[in-house]
Amino acid sequence: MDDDEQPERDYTQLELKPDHASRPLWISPSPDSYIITMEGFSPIAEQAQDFLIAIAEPVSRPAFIHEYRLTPYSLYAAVSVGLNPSDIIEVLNRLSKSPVPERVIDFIVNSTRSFGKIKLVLKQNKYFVESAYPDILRELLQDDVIGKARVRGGDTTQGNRRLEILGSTSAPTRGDLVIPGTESAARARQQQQQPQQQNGTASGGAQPSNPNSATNPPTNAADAQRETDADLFDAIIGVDETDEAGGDDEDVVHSFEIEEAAIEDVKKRCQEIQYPMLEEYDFRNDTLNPDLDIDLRPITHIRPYQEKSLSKMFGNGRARSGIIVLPCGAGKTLVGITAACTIKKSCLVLCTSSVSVMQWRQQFLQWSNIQDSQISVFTAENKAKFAGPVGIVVSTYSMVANTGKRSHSSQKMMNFLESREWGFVLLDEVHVVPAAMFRRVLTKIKAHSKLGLTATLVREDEKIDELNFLVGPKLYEANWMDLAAKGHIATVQCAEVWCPMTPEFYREYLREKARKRSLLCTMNPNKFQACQFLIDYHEKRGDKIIVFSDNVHTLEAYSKKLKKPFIHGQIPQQERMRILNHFQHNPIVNTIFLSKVGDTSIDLPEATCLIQISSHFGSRRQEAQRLGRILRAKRRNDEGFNAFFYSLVSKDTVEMYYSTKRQQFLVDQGYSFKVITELQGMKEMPELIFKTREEQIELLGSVLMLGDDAADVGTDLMGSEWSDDVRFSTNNSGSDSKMFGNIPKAARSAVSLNALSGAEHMSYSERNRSQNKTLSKDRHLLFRKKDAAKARMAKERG
Ligand SMILES: Nc1ncnc2c1ncn2[C@@H]1O[C@H](COP(=O)(O)OP(=O)(O)OP(=O)(O)O)[C@@H](O)[C@H]1O
Repeated sequence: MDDDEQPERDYTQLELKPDHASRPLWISPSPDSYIITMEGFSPIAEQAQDFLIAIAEPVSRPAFIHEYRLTPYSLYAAVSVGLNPSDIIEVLNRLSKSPVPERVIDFIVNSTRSFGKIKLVLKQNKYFVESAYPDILRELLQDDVIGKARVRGGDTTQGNRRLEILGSTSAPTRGDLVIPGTESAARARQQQQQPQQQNGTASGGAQPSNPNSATNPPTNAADAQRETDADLFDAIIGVDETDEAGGDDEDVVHSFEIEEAAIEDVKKRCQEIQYPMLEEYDFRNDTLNPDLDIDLRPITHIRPYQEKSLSKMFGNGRARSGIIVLPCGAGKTLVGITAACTIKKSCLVLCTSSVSVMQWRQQFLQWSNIQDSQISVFTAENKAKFAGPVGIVVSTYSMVANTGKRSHSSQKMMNFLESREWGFVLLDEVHVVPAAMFRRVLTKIKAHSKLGLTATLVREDEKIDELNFLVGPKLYEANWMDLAAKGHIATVQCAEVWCPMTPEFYREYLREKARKRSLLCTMNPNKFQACQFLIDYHEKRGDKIIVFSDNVHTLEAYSKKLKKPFIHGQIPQQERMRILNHFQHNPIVNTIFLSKVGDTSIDLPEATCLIQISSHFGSRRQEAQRLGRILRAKRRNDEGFNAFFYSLVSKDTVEMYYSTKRQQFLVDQGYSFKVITELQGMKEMPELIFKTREEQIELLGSVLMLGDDAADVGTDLMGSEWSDDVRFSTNNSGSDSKMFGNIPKAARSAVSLNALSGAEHMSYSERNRSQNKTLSKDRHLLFRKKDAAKARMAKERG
C-alpha cells in the first residue's frame, strides 16, 4: 500500500451504481491516483483478479482486499497480451461499483494510443522495425536516435500479409496453437478423435481453461451464479475481439532495417516516445530455422496457472517476449520447458549459476523427450555443442556476457552462440541480472523471442523498469495465496521471534561500529537459545529444518555449538551433496545450516521449517527466495499441514528495521508475520546453551576479538557473482530511532509459539529505549580493560 496515497482516499463522495454490492472494484476517486481496490471476497473475485492482473500492477494482495495500480507499463503489458483500450474500459466499468472516472478513461486511452503499432522483427539475422502505419515509421525515422540506427537500403513493404494488430483475432492459425501438457491439448486430441461431438473452446487451444466452463456443470445456485458472472466476463472480451477482427483491414506492412548494435537504444527510445515495440515471433511460419523435435513427455501435465501464464505468451498464435512471474517453487522451470516445446526451435537457456545450469538440463530431460545429445551445457567446466543443426544450450549469464579474455574452447563456443539465430531465449531469475550484463547478452545473442522467469519482480535499486525494454512486458503474475489455497505451494506460518539482547551484548552493541554491531546481533546468546529451542521443538514434531545465515562466521558458530551439519561457499561440492543427501534420506539428520548459497537453486522438498538467524540487510527478494525453500514442501497437501518460517531478530537493534523491510514483499503477497516475544518453556529446556552469565560473557569476549571481516556477508556467493540489492546504510552515527522512523508498515501481531499453530494468544510489551540506554553505563570489568587497551593503542597510533 502506498503511504502517499493514503490521506487522499475519500470514497464517501463516490456515486455508486444501484447494484454496486455485486461489483467487486473500487476505483480511487483521488485526482492523480490510478489505484483500484478489489474485494477479494466477491463471488467473481477470481475473474476480476485475472482481469486486473492483465491490466494493472498488483500492489498488495492480502486475504480480503487487493490493491492494484494502473501504470503505462501495465497497460503496455495489457495491450501486448491482446486487450484493446475499449475492452479494458468496458470491463473495468462492468466490474466497478461506480462509473469509471473520465480521467481514468483518458489515462487508459492516452497511455495505449500508440501501443501495439510497431514491432521489432528478426529476419535472416537482420533486425527490422515493422508497422502497418507508414506515418508512424516516418515519424520514427525523424527521431535522432532511431534515424541514425537505420540501415540504408533495408526498407521493405509487404502486401497481402495480414498484420496481427493487438486484440484482433486475425491470426489465421490462432485456433491451431496448442500448448503441450495442457487440458486444452488433451481436449484438442479428444476433438480430433470425435470431431462431431465437440465444439471446442471459443478462443483456441492456447487460452486458459475456465474452471466454470460448460464442461463442469454447476452443482448449486452459487455455482450457477458464478458461471453466469464468468460468462458475462468472457463475453465482454469475446464480443469485442470478434468485432475488431471484422474491422481489421491492415494488409500491408512496412519496415526499415536497423543496426544490430543500436537495438537497445532504439527500443529504449521507442519506449520513451510512447511507441513501445512489441516483439513477437511467428515461429510456425519460420521456415528458415529448422524445427527441434521436442515435446513434453505424455506423463507431464502442466498445472492450470502454468497454462494460464503460457496462454499470455502464446495467446495470438505467436510467441510474445516478456516476463512471467510465479512464486518460488511454483514450477517456473516447467513453464520455460513447455514454452520451448511449443516453439520447437533452437533454444538458449541462461541461468545465474552452474548448479542451475545442470538442474535445467536435467529438468529438460525429465519433462521432455529431448535427446541427451541435443541439449548441451556451456560452463567453465563444460563447453559442448549439441549434435545436429538444432538443439538447446544451457549456460550462465556470466559465461555469455564475459568481456575478459576467453580460453580457446570458450571462444569457439561463443562464436557458435553468436553466429546463429535462436528461436527462443529463456532467462531464468531475470530480476537479478544487472542491466549492463543483460545488454551484453542481448547484443551478442540474436533471438526471435525471449521469456524471463522470476518469482520476485522487485529490486532494491529500482532498476526493474529496464526489464520492460530489455526483455518485454510482464505477461503474467500469479497470486501466492491462491496457489497456496489450491495446494500448489505450501501454506506457511511466518513469525518474527524477538530475542532480547543480553545486557552485556547490548552494552557492546551501543558502543561498537556497524560491522561489529551486526555480529553482536547475530551472536546474541538469547538468539542462540531461541534457535536451539525452535530446532528442538520442530524436530520433535517431525519437521526437517533449514537454518539460514548470511554470515558465515555465525553459521559455523551456531552449527558447531548445536552439532548440526553446515554448508557454505567453501564446502566442496561432494561434501555438500553428501550433507544434502543425509538431510533428505537420513532420519537422524533433520537440521542443516545453509549460507546464502542455498537461497536459490536448492530443491529440498523435504524441508518444512526455516529459521533465519542472519540476513542480508533489507533484501525483500532474498526473504521471498528463502521462503521459497519450503513452499515446495512434499507434505504440503497433508491435511492441516503448515510450513514454518521464523526470522530471529535481536530486539531493539538495527535487525528489527531490516527485518520489517525484508518482509514487505511477502506482506504484499498476503503473508502476515506474527511476532513471538517469548518462547514458552525455553528457559527450562534441559541442556540450554549459554545459560550462565559466565558462558555468555565468554561468548561476548570471543565476538569482540574477531576482526571486522567476520561480519561480512557478501563474500559467500557461489556462481552468481553479483549482488543487486542496495546495502542500506548501517552507519552508526545515525540513531536507530531515525531508521525506525522510516519503517514501512507491516502487518504484525504478537503471539506465542503455541498460538502460531492456533492455540493461544499472548501480548507483549516493548522495553523503552531510555531504559536500554541506562544499560550501557555499567560495563563489565573485562570490557572496561579491553576498552582501555584499545584507547591506549589508538593513542599510540596517533
Ligand atoms: N506441473 C507440474 N507437475 C508436477 N510437478 C511440478 C509441476 N510443476 C512444478 N513441479 C515441481 O515443483 C517443484 C518446483 O519447481 P521449480 O523448481 O521449477 O520451481 P521454481 O518456480 O523454479 O522455484 P524457485 O523460484 O524457487 O527456483 C519441482 O520439484 C517441480 O518438479
